Amino acid sequence: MTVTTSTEHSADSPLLDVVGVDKTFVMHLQDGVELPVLSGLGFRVHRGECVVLDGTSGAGKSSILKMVYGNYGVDRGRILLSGNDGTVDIAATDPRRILAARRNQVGYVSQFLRCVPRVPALQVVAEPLLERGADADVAEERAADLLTRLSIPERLWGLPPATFSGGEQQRVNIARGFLPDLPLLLLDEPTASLDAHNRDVVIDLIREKCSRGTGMLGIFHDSYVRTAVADRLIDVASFIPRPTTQEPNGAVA
Ligand SMILES: Nc1ncnc2c1ncn2[C@@H]1O[C@H](COP(=O)(O)OP(=O)(O)OP(=O)(O)O)[C@@H](O)[C@H]1O
Repeated sequence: MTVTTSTEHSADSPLLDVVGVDKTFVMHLQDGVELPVLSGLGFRVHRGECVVLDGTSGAGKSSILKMVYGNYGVDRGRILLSGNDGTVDIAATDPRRILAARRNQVGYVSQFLRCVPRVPALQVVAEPLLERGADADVAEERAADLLTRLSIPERLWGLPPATFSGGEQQRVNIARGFLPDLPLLLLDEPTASLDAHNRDVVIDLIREKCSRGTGMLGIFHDSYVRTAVADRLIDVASFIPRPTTQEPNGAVA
């Protein structure tokens, strides 16, 4: 287990430091075909900044978020997450420490809502606060505030989100992801199914969270949203591995 209880962490230290990461997918059901996706990936995210992963479809943007969240392993390199608990290398630690990091250091708003069936929307949103020990009244009140802000009508709060529209589910997902205050938040296309009004609400939520010190790492295909929130772009295409060529004498260039 690689956990550094850092005494060097300060307000200027990055919340996320990705160093020299390579990633190749191996298709075990396809005769072990290898698909190199990223090579030498490196970037940082600091407190209060919104960093956007930029690049064409298939460049590896979602894979980067999944590596930072500990869903995907890496072949080489380090993914250092820092916070009050010290610094942990997500690329080299064990599942128990990854779960602890998800509780205290990093949140993830995926593109699609995944939640336990038959749980009402208000509970789905309040759950991350309840899991962290908040009173039920406080958690539900904050969940209700966020659902109101995201224009989810109160008549839906007591219903499970499984039958909600795509945009409604996405807004429940955003509310759930934005409720706890974690140092780093990963956003995978959080505005993809939203109308213009709700898209603007999400832009405001992102800015407000950043102004309170949260670091964001996100993917936004919508250039309006990207321009509105991005402090910095990472050009993921510059980390696509270059194909190796075989010389006539058998040497690999
Ligand atoms: N679990 C996986 N197994 C095998 N290959 C994968 C896996 N996940 C991603 N890939 C491959 O890695 C490459 C990058 O995928 P990824 O989803 O990270 O791209 P992206 O930049 O997020 O694309 P998009 O903008 O279209 O969502 C793709 O070629 C994809 O097929």
